[in-house]
Amino acid sequence: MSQPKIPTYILSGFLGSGKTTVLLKMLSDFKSRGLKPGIVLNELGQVNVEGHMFKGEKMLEMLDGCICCTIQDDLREELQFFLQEENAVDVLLIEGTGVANPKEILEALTDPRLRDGFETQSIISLADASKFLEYQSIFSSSREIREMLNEQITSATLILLNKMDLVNEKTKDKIYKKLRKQLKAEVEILETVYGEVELDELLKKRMSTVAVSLSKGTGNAGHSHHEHEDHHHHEHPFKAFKIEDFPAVERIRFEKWLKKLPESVLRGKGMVSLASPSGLYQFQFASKEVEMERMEDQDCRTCLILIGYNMPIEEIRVSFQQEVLQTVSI
Ligand SMILES: Nc1nc2c(ncn2[C@@H]2O[C@H](COP(=O)(O)OP(=O)(O)OP(=O)(O)O)[C@@H](O)[C@H]2O)c(=O)[nH]1
Repeated sequence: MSQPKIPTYILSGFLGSGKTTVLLKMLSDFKSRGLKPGIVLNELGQVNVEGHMFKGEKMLEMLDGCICCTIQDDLREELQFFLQEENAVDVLLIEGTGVANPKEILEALTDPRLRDGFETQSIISLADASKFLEYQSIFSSSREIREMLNEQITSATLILLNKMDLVNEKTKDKIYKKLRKQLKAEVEILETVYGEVELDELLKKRMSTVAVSLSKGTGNAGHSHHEHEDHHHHEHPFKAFKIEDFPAVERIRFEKWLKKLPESVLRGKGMVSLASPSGLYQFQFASKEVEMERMEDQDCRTCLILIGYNMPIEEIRVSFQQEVLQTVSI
């Protein structure tokens, strides 16, 4: 008898919108229901600074995963892992990078070799309410980015409008107007703070309602092989760069530096050693906010990853040396 298909959910959304926050919450909700989840994480940059959050999970990491065809091929290979009996899971969550087009992931899942193993239930897209309007205007001149942002929204079967704690009613109204123009009427929008939402809402099978729009015109999730080839030929405009193995920093100085980074820096994350209170902390920088959490494992290397669009990398590196480390060279 053939195995039942693994219900699969794709978590999409731009850099820092809250995908990992939702993923972690879903994992803990699954566990309290006695379900065994599997996860696939894509990261930009060669280190996954968040790996320690998923200790003990059946997890596949795809680092430096900048979307497109390479990630699709890798994903196809990696997904075979969950089809082996010893790695069986009850449900699978796939988190794309913040610059991934969820259709690319969907397409990998419809590969004939995987179609019998996985059944995509929903594409859940996070939108950062505090940055939604700003991003639309910052990126208005780049067709490629505009299209990617648009795809993240229009291919969703459910939108989580997250970070609602950071916006007022007026902004909210403007976002709704834009979203409603982009979305099909049946696509639900749920407002969230720290991705708080009933698990049952997330688990609803919503895929069939948008199946038509996803396969529009091409019969393969809206993406032709010709388009794939194109992707290989030009570099993606988003870049990640990292600084590693730096000494302890002053928390206030470091936070101040992060907050005044150029607008082209869209996201930061990593591990820093603080001078006081001393110890190794994980930090997140998104929507101009900084969060720090002391790490259980105090034995990691320090690492700072910045992700952005046309970032003045050298200028940033020098300002890190001068303003945070207060040295001349790292
Ligand atoms: N104020 C506020 N912060 C939030 C909310 N949701 C998430 N965050 C914070 O935003 C930051 C980014 O959240 P993540 O869940 O890591 O976002 P992501 O989409 O996985 O980010 P990428 O790794 O860039 O793809 C973290 O510091 C979160 O704690 C929210 O509703 N309100």
